[in-house]
Amino acid sequence: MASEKAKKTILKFDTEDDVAVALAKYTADLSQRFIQEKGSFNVVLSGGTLIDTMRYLTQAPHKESVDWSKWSIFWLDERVVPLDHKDSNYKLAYDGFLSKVSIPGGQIFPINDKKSPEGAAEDYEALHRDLVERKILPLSDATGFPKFDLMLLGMGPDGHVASLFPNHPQRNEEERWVTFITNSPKPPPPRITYTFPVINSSSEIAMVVTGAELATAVKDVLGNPNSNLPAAEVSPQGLLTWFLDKDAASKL
Ligand SMILES: O=C1O[C@H](COP(=O)(O)O)[C@@H](O)[C@H](O)[C@H]1O
Repeated sequence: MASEKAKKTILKFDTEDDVAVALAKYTADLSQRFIQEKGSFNVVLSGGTLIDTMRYLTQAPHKESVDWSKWSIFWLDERVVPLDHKDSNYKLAYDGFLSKVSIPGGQIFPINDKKSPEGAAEDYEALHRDLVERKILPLSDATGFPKFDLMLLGMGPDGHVASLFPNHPQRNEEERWVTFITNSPKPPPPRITYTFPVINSSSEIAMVVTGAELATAVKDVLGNPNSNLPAAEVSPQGLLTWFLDKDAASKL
């Protein structure tokens, strides 16, 4: 799918803690803006280090000022394990974030953990089609794929985002909303993931990347116009904002 390059902002901070403070304010500000504009805020979470970096959202002043009743939560990717398994992105988000704020349970959309990877991907896509039909989730006028307000992404040292890995065909999917992988190079192997057409239909995307082990991939994605890493394909309809600490930005 042909897409114009997104408007991109690169924010660099001294420490991971500075990133966490700025990420909380950015998310709270977007929450206010979208709720004012459209009465709801649809947020997509990753797993990994992101959830810990979101920690200040669950503290004053954001915990009290954000209208959590208008939030809906989805998962960018999920490991196909029981929702209470230590590897589950849902469990990670529940323990670190969702259990500390008051988002209504009916607006939290985890995967069906009773299915195979293929079945879980089909199920998650069907759930989204139903939400579109019920006008809870809009489609992008530009692409025809679901349009989320905000996606919060992390990146692996190999440049993967979601569960879209280098040298794996899922990154080339152009039609499905949700796909699956049974041999993820990062454990656990069975996962489901949004595809790039869905990711890039988002209004806003934050790439939240901290730590020296990410510096080489950051350099490639942001410094090499021909980068072939999956993270280089992230290009939302609205604004792409990179949140980097000094270590992750050290090779730029
Ligand atoms: O496996 C995953 O990895 C990525 C990156 O994680 P991080 O620990 O390097 O931040 C994450 O964004 C994704 O959701 C997760 O399933």
